[in-house]
Amino acid sequence: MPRSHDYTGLAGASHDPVVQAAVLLVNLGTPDAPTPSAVRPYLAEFLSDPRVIDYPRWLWWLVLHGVILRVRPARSAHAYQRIWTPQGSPLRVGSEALASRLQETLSVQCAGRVRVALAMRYGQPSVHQQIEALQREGVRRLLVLPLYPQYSATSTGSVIDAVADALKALRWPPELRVVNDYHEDPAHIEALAQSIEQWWATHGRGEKLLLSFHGIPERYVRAGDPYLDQCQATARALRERLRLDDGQLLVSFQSRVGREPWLQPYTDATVRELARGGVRTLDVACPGFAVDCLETLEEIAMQNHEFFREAGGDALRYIPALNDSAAQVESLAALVQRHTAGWPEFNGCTA
Ligand SMILES: C=CC1=C(C)c2cc3[nH]c(cc4nc(cc5[nH]c(cc1n2)c(C)c5CCC(=O)O)C(CCC(=O)O)=C4C)c(C)c3C=C
Ligand SMILES: [Fe+2]
Ligand SMILES: [Fe+2]
Repeated sequence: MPRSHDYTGLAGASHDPVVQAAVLLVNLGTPDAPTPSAVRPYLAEFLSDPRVIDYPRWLWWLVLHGVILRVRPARSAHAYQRIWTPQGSPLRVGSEALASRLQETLSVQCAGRVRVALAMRYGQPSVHQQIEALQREGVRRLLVLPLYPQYSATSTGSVIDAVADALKALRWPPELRVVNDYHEDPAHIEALAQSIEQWWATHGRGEKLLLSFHGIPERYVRAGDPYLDQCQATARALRERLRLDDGQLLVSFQSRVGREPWLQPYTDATVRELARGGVRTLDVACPGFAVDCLETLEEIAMQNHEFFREAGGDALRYIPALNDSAAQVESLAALVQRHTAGWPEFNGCTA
């Protein structure tokens, strides 16, 4: 009989491997080089995802291929060139560093029984490749941890799609858990608060603190995406922990693409308004980004710094993401341990 499906399995391999658990960190992904020809396939994959842009496929295909992919790759490549490092894209370098430090920490805490791997939602290594690689190593329990503290269908939801697609191809999928969000996790809030306080201890305190989150279309929130609520909850928790009022700690949304309204207030309008209103030093943190990337290093620390100065401000000071700091590694390790409760590989792990 011809077979209608070809599932990936471990034919011939022992079905009694050293049972292992794995944590798969997933970040957005980034181009392989800061050039239009490398940015184009990255944007094509990203912007073809219906979770990100939900217009009717035929209409969007015409706009994407007819207009956007002719114009945007050159513009984005120019932005990537401003932040590219000798090791590559900051998002990739930072995510790899975080994964390897989390591996070190969990290896110590769990006596070497847990694997940490990193996948990119768009580009390489893909979620599919990494899940197959883990399965070849004998991993039978998988915790997926998208590096997005706040859930959005456009980010976390899309990672869940990719995981589901990858598992569908397997003959014997592993046991699965997924972290939906960690926007109010106390250790995460404490790590953010301490990094802001430490930054202030070194550089002094600006007149106001702005928290800038990546935006999404307003329409998605009206349709039930909890992202706005979760951003506001993160901001509220930080405001309380840092003992600030809502005149001292403000929230805005950045990185708008296209013409429809996105979540407001917009970050660029907000920094200009603050400068025009007499604020001279403004501190900006981006708690929605686990690792620094184009959107923080170029859009905030460079572009919005320029907007702030053009409108009369002196300095917009970007407070770096948690990246591979000990505080972020420890808080994610604790999160992993909570979400794997009952899995034998995690029995007896230390804190
Ligand atoms: C067009 C729609 C977009 C939605 C919706 C969106 C949501 C969203 N994005 C992030 C995190 C990141 N986005 C990054 C870059 C980026 N985002 C969009 C578009 C949307 N994002 C584009 C087109 C780009 C590429 C750069 C550009 O051309 O402007 C990045 C940085 C990637 C890097 O390589 O450094 C991150 C991270 C979240 C969390 C989110 C929803 C909440
Ligand atoms: Fe984005
Ligand atoms: Fe941007």
